[in-house]
Amino acid sequence: MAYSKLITSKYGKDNVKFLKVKKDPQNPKIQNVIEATVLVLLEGDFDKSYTEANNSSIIPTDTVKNTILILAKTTNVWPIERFATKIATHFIEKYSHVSGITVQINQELWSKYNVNGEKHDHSFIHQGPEKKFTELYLKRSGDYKLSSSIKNLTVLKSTGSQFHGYNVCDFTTLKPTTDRILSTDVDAKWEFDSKKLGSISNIFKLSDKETNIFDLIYNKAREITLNIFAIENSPSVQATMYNMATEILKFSSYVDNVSYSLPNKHYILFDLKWKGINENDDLFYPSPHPNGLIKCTVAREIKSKI
Ligand SMILES: O=c1[nH]c(=O)c2[nH]c(=O)[nH]c2[nH]1
Repeated sequence: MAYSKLITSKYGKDNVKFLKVKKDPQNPKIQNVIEATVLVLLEGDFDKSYTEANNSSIIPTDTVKNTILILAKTTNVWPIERFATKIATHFIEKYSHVSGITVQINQELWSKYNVNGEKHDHSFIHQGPEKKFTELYLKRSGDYKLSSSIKNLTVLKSTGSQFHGYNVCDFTTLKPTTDRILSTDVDAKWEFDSKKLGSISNIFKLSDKETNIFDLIYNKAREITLNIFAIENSPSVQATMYNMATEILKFSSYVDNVSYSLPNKHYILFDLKWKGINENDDLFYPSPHPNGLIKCTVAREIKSKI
């Protein structure tokens, strides 16, 4: 009897990068770009490659990389949600021993900038660490999970945030505050309702106009996040993220649930009382560690029809 057994396995290629240019057919100088980093992981009948050193079922990760690039060249990569469905269906249809696939696409944010008051046709500014992200998990049965995310959107407000009324015990040193700095790197993810979106092959067949739903939800989720962050007098990170998620759910019935993961990046007051200077709490230091980390997933309350 063997001493060990394989419990789970996945393999594929990570960090497959490309930049694709889209030219306006009427005026080829008017262009758009997608720069993306793709990950593909395959599951299926690959056990003997781990347990018997038998490579016959392995689709080399080099082939996985070539496939991503060939599909990027030969199909529409806008928007990344639809491109993810194209990659996933390709592997499921071509290789009968693939039973499930994970596709992740990280999109760099290149936005056109104004020159003489007008958006330039083909010059872009990189938006820094912020990324648009999508993840698809597709099974051979056709069941899937598709989500999109805002990642690494760093925000800070210098007032309009409070934190008090929390549990106090013999280990508590934190002082309650009605005015603090609030800063975070937003990671917001919304999972689509697959019953509303329909089958995966249906998503790939959606027209450019129909796939607008993905951009609409992304833009609105970003706007809601930024607006609530700015406008609300935040009682806590927990309450603020819940309000953001609720507004995204209200905006689109295509969204099944929303998750936020927010570090609370602390800025700590320099206490200069020792120097006799204690007016105007206005000088802080960014504390590199530790940080709070607050996560939640929010869905619609299911209304009982009874
Ligand atoms: O918004 C906050 N939530 C917390 O759970 C917490 N804990 C803490 O020390 N500061 C904060 N702030």
